[in-house]
Amino acid sequence: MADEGVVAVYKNNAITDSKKTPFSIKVGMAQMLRGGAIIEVVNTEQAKIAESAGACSVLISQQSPHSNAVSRMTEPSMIREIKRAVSIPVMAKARVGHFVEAQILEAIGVDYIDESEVLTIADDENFINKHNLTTPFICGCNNLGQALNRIREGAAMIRAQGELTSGNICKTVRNVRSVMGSIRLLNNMDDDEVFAFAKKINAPYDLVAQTKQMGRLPVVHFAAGGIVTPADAALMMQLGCDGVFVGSDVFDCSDPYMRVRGIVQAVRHYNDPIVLAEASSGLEDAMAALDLSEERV
Ligand SMILES: O=C(CO)[C@H](O)[C@H](O)COP(=O)(O)O
Repeated sequence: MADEGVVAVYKNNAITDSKKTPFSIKVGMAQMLRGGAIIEVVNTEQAKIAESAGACSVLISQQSPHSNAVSRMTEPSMIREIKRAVSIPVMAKARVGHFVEAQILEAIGVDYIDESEVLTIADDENFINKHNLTTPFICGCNNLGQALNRIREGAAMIRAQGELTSGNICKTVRNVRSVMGSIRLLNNMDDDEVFAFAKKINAPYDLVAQTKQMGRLPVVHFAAGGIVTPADAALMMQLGCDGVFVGSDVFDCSDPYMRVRGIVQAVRHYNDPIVLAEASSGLEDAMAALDLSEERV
């Protein structure tokens, strides 16, 4: 399943963390999640359901007591408890720029760290220098420039992030299309035009050139935000993503196992409308009432 091309490019490019895990290894670890659904969970019970329904990983999230409270890294004992309960990889979130939260998550032994703009931002100028840690990082983006800047800082996986907890995928589609559209533009460019394009999107030239050479982002590229049905998941895959993140609202229904299972099947068989019809059947529970006027930041 691993795309050897991606790892090989990194070996040749010598982008390594000299004292830590080589970047190529982190990129390879993220590759193992390709073609999968990562399910956000807030407790052990949800993590077990996600695992039994075929999720490739769980992303631990904290239920905030107030909607406008500062949201931080999940409390370590909850992370340890979930790690003991499941055998699939466990991800946890650190605040943007909060490298100490990342150090703590690494000490606990999480498999991947999500530097999450979904939490309250800790440093509004600097992202974590992810090369200083051994654990592979995931970062969000809205466009190609942001994606390549995060990769330069050491992100081994990119998540095109849309709107949160709304069940509305419009912003996610927009951001995925923005990344894919820029890559298509780049593919059609003359090599001489790449310098000006890199400047225009404010991204490192070498990574822009590498993206052109590979015809895709140089790391695994997932979609996140508002993905709640098998059809949503298959849409992201047909748009070119390598997998999806699904929020914990997926558990707000009478049969969360069936819903997660349907999404997992849809990610695996995204080009097969017969399987997609089967995966979508029997999920009659509407998700929690949606208020499109309320956008969580
Ligand atoms: O925090 C996340 C990724 O870092 C969420 O898992 C992801 O954005 C899912 O969002 P939603 O709740 O809209 O499905």
